Amino acid sequence: MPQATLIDGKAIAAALRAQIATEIAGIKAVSGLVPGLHVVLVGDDPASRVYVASKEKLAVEVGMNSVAHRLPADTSQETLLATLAGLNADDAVDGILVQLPLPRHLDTAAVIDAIDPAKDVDGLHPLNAGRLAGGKVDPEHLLVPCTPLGSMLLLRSVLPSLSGLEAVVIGRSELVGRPVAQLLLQADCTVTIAHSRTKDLPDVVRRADIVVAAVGRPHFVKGDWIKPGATVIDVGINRMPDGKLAGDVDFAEAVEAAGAITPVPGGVGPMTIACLLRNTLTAFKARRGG
Ligand SMILES: Nc1nc2c(c(=O)[nH]1)N[C@@H](CN(C=O)c1ccc(C(=O)N[C@@H](CCC(=O)O)C(=O)O)cc1)CN2
Repeated sequence: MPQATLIDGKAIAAALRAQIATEIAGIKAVSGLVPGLHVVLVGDDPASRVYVASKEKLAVEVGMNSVAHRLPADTSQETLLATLAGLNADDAVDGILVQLPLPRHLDTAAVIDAIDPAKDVDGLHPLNAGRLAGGKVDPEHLLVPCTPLGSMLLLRSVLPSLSGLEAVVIGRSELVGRPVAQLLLQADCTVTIAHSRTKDLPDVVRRADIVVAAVGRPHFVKGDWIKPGATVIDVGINRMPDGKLAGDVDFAEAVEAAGAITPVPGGVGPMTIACLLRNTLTAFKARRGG
C-alpha cells in the first residue's frame, strides 16, 4: 500500500513568509511605511511564551514592526482592556493579537470584543466571525482565524479544487473548528462538524474526503477511520509525557490510508504564525487603502 503524501507545513509557511517579506519591502520602498503587529501576552504559560517569542521574531524577519506586551498573570480585566484601548487608538498599530488561553480570572469574550475589528488579526472578533459565517466577503480581504486559514492553504496545496468534496471537521471551537468549517463551506465542500456528542464518529469520519482533526486529544483519530486516499489535516499539538509533540491523529496508522496528511510537528503549526503575518499585512493594506 503506498504511503500518503506528506504536506510540508514548514516549507509552505516559509514560502508564504518570503512572499509577505517581498510585499512589505515593496510597500516600504514606496511609502516608507511597514505594518505594525502588537501581541499581548498575559501570564507565564510556557507554551504561550514560546509562541509569542516566535511571532515577535518572525514578524521582524518579514520586515514588520513587532511589539510584544508581556503583562503579569494577575493583570486585571480593566488593565487589559485599557492596554487594548491604547493599541486601538494608536495609528501605528495595524494588528493586535491577545495570546490565548488567558488566565482564568479574565473574561476572554469581553477581551476579544474590545479589539478594534479592523486590527483583529486573529479574526476572532464577533464582527469578523460574523462576516466569515455570512460567507459574503472575499477571503483575501477578510481577517480569518490563523490556524483555519493555514489549514485551507495546506489543503489547497494538494487539492486545487475542493468543490463537492465531503469534509468532516472534528471539533467545534471558535478558534479552529467553526471557522475552518465556514471556510470549507465557502470552498463548496459538503461540511459536517463532529464533536464530543457525535454518534458513530468513526463512521462519520469514514465518509470524508477531507478530515480536519481539532479535538485536542492525542492520537484520537484512528487509521481505520480514514477513507483510502482522503486528505487529513491534523490541527492537534499535544505535548506528551516524554516531551514530544503528538497530533490528534494516529499518524502511524493514518499515513497508511490517507492520500495526503500533515505531520505534527511541521504541519499546521508553522502555518498559524505565517497566516498571522498575512492577516497583519491584510489589515495594514485595508487600513491604509492599499
Ligand atoms: N490568540 C491566539 N492564541 C492561540 C492561537 C491563535 O491562533 N491565536 N493558536 C495556538 C497557539 N499558536 C499560536 O498562537 C501556535 C501553536 C503552534 C505553533 C507551531 O509552530 N507549532 C510547531 C511546534 C512548536 C513546538 O515545538 O512547540 C509545529 O506544530 O510544528 C505555532 C503557533 C493557541 N493559542
